[in-house]
Amino acid sequence: MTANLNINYRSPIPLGSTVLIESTLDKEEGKKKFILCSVTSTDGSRLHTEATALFVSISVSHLLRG
Ligand SMILES: CCCCCCCCCC(=O)SCCNC(=O)CCNC(=O)[C@H](O)C(C)(C)COP(=O)(O)OP(=O)(O)OC[C@H]1O[C@@H](n2cnc3c(N)ncnc32)[C@H](O)[C@@H]1OP(=O)(O)O
Repeated sequence: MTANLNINYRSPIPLGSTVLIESTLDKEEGKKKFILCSVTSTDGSRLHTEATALFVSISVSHLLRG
């Protein structure tokens, strides 16, 4: 489950562009997974977006609680 999501928009992405999205697991602490993500031009020369996210593992009962 997404607990936190931060997105920095560094340069616009023209409509119709093909982009490269890279996502990596930065670190894991128990139920918490810290993720890094970037969106660049396909040759990697232009950074469009950087993001960090924290995902927390949950049980099905957490979802059912609402
Ligand atoms: C370009 C890419 C675009 C991608 C778009 C993606 C869109 C995604 C849209 C969604 O994901 S929709 C889902 C949105 N998320 C929710 O609705 C989650 C609502 N929140 C919850 O359900 C709970 O708060 C959550 C499951 C996240 C945590 O509750 P828990 O009761 O399971 O955990 P708890 O509160 O005990 O926290 C567990 C650990 O996480 C930590 N934690 C929880 N929320 C945190 C937070 N926000 N920031 C930092 N740490 C956080 C907390 O401090 C703790 O750390 P420690 O274990 O070290 O003590």
